[in-house]
Amino acid sequence: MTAAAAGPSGSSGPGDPRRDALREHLAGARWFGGKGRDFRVADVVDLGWLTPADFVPAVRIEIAEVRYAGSAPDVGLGGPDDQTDLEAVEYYQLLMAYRPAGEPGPGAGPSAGNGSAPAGIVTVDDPERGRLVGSDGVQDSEARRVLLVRLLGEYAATSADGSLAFRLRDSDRLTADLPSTVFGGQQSNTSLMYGDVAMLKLFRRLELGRNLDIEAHQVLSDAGIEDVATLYGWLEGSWRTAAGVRHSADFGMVVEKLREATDGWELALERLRAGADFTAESEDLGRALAEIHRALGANFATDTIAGDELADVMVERLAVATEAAPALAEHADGLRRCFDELRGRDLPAQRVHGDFHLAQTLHTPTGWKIIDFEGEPAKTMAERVAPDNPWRDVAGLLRSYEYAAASVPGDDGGESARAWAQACSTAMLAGYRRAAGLPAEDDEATALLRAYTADKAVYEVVYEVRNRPDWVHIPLGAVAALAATPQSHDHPHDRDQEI
Ligand SMILES: Nc1ncnc2c1ncn2[C@@H]1O[C@H](COP(=O)(O)OP(=O)(O)O)[C@@H](O)[C@H]1O
Ligand SMILES: O=P(O)(O)O[C@H]1O[C@H](CO)[C@@H](O[C@H]2O[C@H](CO)[C@@H](O)[C@H](O)[C@H]2O)[C@H](O)[C@H]1O
Repeated sequence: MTAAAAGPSGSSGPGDPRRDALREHLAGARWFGGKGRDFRVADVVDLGWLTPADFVPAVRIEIAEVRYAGSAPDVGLGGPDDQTDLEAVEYYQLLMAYRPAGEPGPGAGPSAGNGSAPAGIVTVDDPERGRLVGSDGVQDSEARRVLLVRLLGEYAATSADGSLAFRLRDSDRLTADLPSTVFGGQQSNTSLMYGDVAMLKLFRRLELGRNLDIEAHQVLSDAGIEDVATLYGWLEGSWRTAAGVRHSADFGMVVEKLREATDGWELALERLRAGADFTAESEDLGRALAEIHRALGANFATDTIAGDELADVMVERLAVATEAAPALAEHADGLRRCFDELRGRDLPAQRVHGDFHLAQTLHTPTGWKIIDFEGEPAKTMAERVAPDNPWRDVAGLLRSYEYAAASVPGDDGGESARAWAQACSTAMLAGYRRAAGLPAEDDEATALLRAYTADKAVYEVVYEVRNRPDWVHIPLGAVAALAATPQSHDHPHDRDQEI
């Protein structure tokens, strides 16, 4: 069933059938982040047809403006530093494939998505094309092919309220006849696979400004770093909202499809369960991270963070986290001592990964590939682009090894799993230090690592309380151990105290 026809731009009043139909579509979509919340589709903007007037299906990208109950009017989300209204307003990307009303859809044959015919979602009247029924273009192989062809042609589309441009960076392996499928694994966006060659990730909830993952992949690909998928291109666009505010965003990223890739977290668990060694891979992962850090440091802004300020931020985060997870309270003094070790130091800061753990890595026959350089989703864009100290990422990985050990305790009370995690951590740190040109030991790094690890474990306690309460004992165990660890007496802050 499709909704009744609306005007070509869809910008009619409340109770508009097209918006209501899109609301229903969003509410049922796996990638929609507002499930369970009271929301409406306040506007729909298209970025221009990607197909000529006589081509079926007619394909275009549309943006659904989602507003949650009680939200403030859109007064100017100007860019990455101006997203304070994001709680209230979100923009979702839709790939739409339209066919003349009354004509059969793509059917379940070779032109359909992964086997089934996409259902009609909306009906629109187009001045040139007449009455059209629109369905989810992701499920339509013709629509997916249109994206590939337009990428290869570096196409630019425009509409009354928006525009979309395809940027091609590296086309050596791309051809228009590559068959496409929709990635079936867990994810918060939608990835399209083109043969064994490329992956186009369509960002669903749009973030205003440049996408950090594209930005990082561009720099790392340019620097010849082999520990990430090569960037082939991207889709960028802009649009004007009903309130007259102009926004721009990246809509998709095209990268090399990594073949025979195994999720680093799954691989680690598999090795642990088999009692098998993972130190060689861990050492190489440390090397890969150091090389990535070097390239990010050389190509993005750098800074110096005052350790006192960072410690204050971590203490504040702990206070907020304790409201959500009161079990943290009894460890507060010990955790604050970990954070205090940052005081009196100046920390070099640069672009980092920001949300690094084993599931952000893929192991391939040609080695590690690191994905998702977007930082922690819960942070604001300003926080995610702000330079940070690289030990944050190293700490994230150390936590992952501990998580692996805690989730596969074995039958000896977890003793061998902990030894396995310790061996992996030592190997990873050795690989990291060697590739980064750091000494095998240094007190400052140890202190930073402890503070960042404690900060991450606090974050994880809240994450688990909210998402996987059965797992909360894992980060809480780490918090208790870190809070009980005797602190170093040899750092500038302590020396100041003695004087
Ligand atoms: N370049 C790639 N080639 C093949 N598979 C990939 C590639 N990048 C990511 N993947 C797979 O896609 C999954 C989801 O990717 P991710 O970037 O985490 O998606 P999302 O941000 O939408 O949640 C990853 O766990 C991995 O299995
Ligand atoms: O989904 P994201 O990649 O943004 O990360 C979130 O979910 C992760 C779990 O999927 C969570 O990671 C934590 O659990 C992992 C094991 O499942 C472990 O390897 C990580 O070290 C641990 O932090 C992550 O914290 C959260 O932001």
